[in-house]
Amino acid sequence: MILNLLYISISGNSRSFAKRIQQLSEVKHEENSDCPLIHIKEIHDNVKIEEETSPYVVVVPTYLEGGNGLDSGDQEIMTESLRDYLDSQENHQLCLGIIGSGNKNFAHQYCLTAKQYAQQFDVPMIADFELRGNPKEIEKIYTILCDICQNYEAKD
Ligand SMILES: Cc1cc2nc3c(=O)[nH]c(=O)nc-3n(C[C@H](O)[C@H](O)[C@H](O)COP(=O)(O)O)c2cc1C
Repeated sequence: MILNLLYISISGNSRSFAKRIQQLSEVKHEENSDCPLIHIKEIHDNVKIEEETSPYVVVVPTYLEGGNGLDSGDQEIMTESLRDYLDSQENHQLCLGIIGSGNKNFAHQYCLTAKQYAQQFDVPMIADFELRGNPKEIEKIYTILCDICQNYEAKD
């Protein structure tokens, strides 16, 4: 199976994660063709919104203005084009999961945007990683994506 991974990246961390998990998927797929290949697609302000026709997962970092992640409001900044993309053309219906990139120094706001996407689009949050993600996190998240693909194919 091919699983698409859509991401947005402001400072390069999510892009680096996406490229490395794609590379890992190529190695794993070569060893065992049951392992899914990950195809990546970057979303940014100038990307034309297309209708997604294959299942995919999303990687979103958190950038917020104001608030504390608990009881005072917070405003998503810089990543809104990905939210708009999911919101358009019923795109979120083929989204199988949200992965957050964040920084644990932000405490309660850690990966808050990923949590908010999961809630808004009624899609599970399947993983999180700090900054670019280390090799162990990438391996672990690839295993999660393998399980998701297996479940998806079993349902079909
Ligand atoms: C201005 C600013 C605000 C941020 N706010 C948060 C936050 O509220 N929660 C969080 O988990 N990470 C926060 N981060 C960390 C980023 O989400 C993290 O560095 C992420 O890996 C960036 O991904 P990117 O390089 O793909 O854009 C913030 C970073 C910056 C520069």
